[in-house]
Amino acid sequence: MKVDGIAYRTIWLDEDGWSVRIIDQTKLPHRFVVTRLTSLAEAAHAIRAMLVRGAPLIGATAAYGLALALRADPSDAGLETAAATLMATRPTAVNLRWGIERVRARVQPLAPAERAAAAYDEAAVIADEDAAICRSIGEHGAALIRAAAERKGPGEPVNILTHCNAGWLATVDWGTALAPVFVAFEQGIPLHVWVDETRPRNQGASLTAWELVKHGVPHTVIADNAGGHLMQHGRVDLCIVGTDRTTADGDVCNKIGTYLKALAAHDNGVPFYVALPSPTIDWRIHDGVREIPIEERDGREVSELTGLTGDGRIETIRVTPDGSPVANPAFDVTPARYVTALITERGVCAASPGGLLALFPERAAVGV
Ligand SMILES: CSC[C@@H](O)[C@@H](O)C(=O)COP(=O)(O)O
Repeated sequence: MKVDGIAYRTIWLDEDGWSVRIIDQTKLPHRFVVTRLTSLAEAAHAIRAMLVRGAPLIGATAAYGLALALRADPSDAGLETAAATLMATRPTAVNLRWGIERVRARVQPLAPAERAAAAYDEAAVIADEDAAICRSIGEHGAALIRAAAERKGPGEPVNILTHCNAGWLATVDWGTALAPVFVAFEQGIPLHVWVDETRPRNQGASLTAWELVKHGVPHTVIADNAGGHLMQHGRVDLCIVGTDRTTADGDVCNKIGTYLKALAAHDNGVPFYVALPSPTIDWRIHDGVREIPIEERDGREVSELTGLTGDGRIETIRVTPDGSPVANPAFDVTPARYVTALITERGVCAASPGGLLALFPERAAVGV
């Protein structure tokens, strides 16, 4: 997608042919900083400290991280250490494991001298595939927005609520939940996005809002707690969110607070869609609440806030009293029963084993 007229992806190979460029998302929306990853340690840090974040981008960064690692040590031991290091960065998004396993499967049979080149190649394929998958999610999701527009008066915008950042910054390009918004906007469908601020890290207020500003998409940032009220008053036509891990039964795990939005949507008869690339499906598990590991992050993300001061400095301040303990679970699970449908690269399906298998029949052959 474009930033001030220049097309960017969130991750790409540097002109030197080996180091990896990323947009440092911890600096947005106030500074647009492109940084360089040159080692396994830097790639692992970028994922853990959330310079890159969002399930699909975590997977692509892990793939490039393995390539950087194999450039330094292509031995079997080097491969295993690198895979374990990357795997330990963040526990919830299943794309991390998927990206690592995909590169590992490609390079393991090769002689050590051939591994790094093959890993770079596989990482590039993963990145290209993700961009294509997300564009396709955009097409399928835009059809749902168009259908909602047809139910409204002429020129009346479709009001879409989203949570966290599931835009192009969370993927290699286009996004998951925001891809339908970008495609529908491109198609001239009148729309407006309610952007949940998404405490504690404010991915909505800082990243989603930034993307929408850059693309001229009408939107309004709201406090996380406002969504239910807006739904009760008919001011939300549909919700679209992303997911970090989707079970074979259609439960979805996404940024903390997603579940409460799904409950409010259910109570108010507002369709609640979840957009996902198929690598986000964990076909091995069924019950999201019991089986998905939820990342617990540093409490300072809750007790502190970072932002721009009036005189242009970026500062962090504390909002809790000294001595208050804080808890920071980073994700929650929305059971499939609250999900109206899943939007995938192959089309829209019910959030159920049958719905998913109808779109991904090859999974039935391997027993899911
Ligand atoms: C591609 S979108 C799906 C999710 O990755 C997104 O909604 C999300 O929860 C990201 O969480 P984050 O903690 O910012 O990595």
